[in-house]
Amino acid sequence: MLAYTMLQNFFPHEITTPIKHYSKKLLNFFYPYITITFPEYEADDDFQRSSSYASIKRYLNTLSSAQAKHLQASVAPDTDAVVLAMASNSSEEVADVFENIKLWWSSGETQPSSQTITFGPQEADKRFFSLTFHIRHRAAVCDRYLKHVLEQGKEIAVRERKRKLFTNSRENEGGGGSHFLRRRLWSEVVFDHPATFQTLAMDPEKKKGIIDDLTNFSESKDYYKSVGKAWKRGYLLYGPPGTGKSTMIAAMANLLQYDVYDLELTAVKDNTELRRLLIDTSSKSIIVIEDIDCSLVVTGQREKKEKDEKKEEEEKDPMKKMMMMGKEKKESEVTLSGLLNFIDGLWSACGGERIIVFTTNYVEKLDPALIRRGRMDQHIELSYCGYEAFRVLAKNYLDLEEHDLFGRIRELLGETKMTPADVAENLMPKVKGEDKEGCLMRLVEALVKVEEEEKLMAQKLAEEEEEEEKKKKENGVAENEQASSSRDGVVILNGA
Ligand SMILES: Nc1ncnc2c1ncn2[C@@H]1O[C@H](COP(=O)(O)OP(=O)(O)OP(=O)(O)O)[C@@H](O)[C@H]1O
Repeated sequence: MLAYTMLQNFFPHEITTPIKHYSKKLLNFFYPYITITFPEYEADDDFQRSSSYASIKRYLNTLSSAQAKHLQASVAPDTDAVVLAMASNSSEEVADVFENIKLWWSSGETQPSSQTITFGPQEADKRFFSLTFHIRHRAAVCDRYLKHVLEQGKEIAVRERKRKLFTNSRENEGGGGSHFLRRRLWSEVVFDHPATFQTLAMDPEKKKGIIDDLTNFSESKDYYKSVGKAWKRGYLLYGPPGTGKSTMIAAMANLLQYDVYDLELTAVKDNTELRRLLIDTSSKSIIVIEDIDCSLVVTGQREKKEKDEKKEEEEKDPMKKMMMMGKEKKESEVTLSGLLNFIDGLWSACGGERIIVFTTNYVEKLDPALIRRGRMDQHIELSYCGYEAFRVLAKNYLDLEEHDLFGRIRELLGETKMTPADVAENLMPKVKGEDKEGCLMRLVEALVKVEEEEKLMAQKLAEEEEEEEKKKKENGVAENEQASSSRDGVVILNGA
């Protein structure tokens, strides 16, 4: 230090510069390492936690729990998991290897200064991570390693967080009174649905196709970018009630680790609010509109016309008009074009990595524009329980893979229409300890009953058709007779 001060004060610049240069080289020769520091708070904002610090912390947790001797334990927010991290004042190092480059991480705390008055977090709270590596790896570390650490840290955050289920509703409109507060558009709860593709009962080939499609989507960020397409995908799930549409959405969310936004379209005031709701969703999410056929004017012009006619009729009657006035105000003004914009307008591209799912029991009611390919990329039909789907349910509910009754059940399932929900209900033990055969027998009996009902129904339909046919014939004969009698009449008249 003395030599350095003397050098600065007593020697001219022409001499000090080369001396400094060579002494630096000498220092590098004995200590050829670089250290980068990552503080917990942004350099220019004492209140703003640095997102890179958080990502590094997550990335280092695995290394620290395997290597460090001094660890700090905490419970991650939103989860019950205990997280072990490197103790910040232990001056311990954990090593990492990347592309055969060895690097060392350590953590530290800035010591508080007794003379400084701080308004942000106390200096003692100012923690940091330090990364040390050989000078010759500078480019590799700065260009690739740091990017790798930050990306991995973010991925761990997504994997570890508790996923949320968001819902919108009209009640959110109040926003807690003050108009200065930003109105909350979505209410949230922790999403904890146990459904997975493994427990979803459907044809295995079809299931594999859907899983591949979803996985491929979630890994195709670069592909979507290269073809200039927004990173989103639409799925239309259709089929009778109880065939597993909602269950499949939960399985999708669990597979991809996405949040779910359950959009109640009838509670959305207008297209502007719909757009705001969309902007307020995060990436890595599934936006669901269930029973879309019941939601809107998405059923095409036919229903709109019917509605207009009804409205006209009601307006003629003053009593009905008064009753409708209060009701009308609450009716959603979202239009089909607003919804189309929601799916593939400019705003829909913001954020990226989103899946939009529509479910319906009546696919034929939907406006073709809404479900054309490109908007709803995959149309998935969920149907009545087949034998393969039954095997999944038998495994789920009874832990059975084979049984003598399976043959009979296969036969009956081929002849009847029973939803997976009904099959599951029959398979579920009704009293604790009920034997598996008893549950299978209950299903057989239920299937036989459905088969009989279906036969009766078919018979009734056939009889009705026969009756109709008979009536038509009788009417035809009567009309013919009438026509011929009127022709006779003409002949007579002509004759006259
Ligand atoms: N394919 C399936 N695989 C596993 N379980 C199913 C399946 N289908 C239905 N279930 C069971 O039946 C219940 C109802 O199913 P779900 O709500 O998914 O049907 P849905 O098609 O969405 O019905 P809706 O059209 O009435 O909303 C679920 O809780 C689930 O346990």
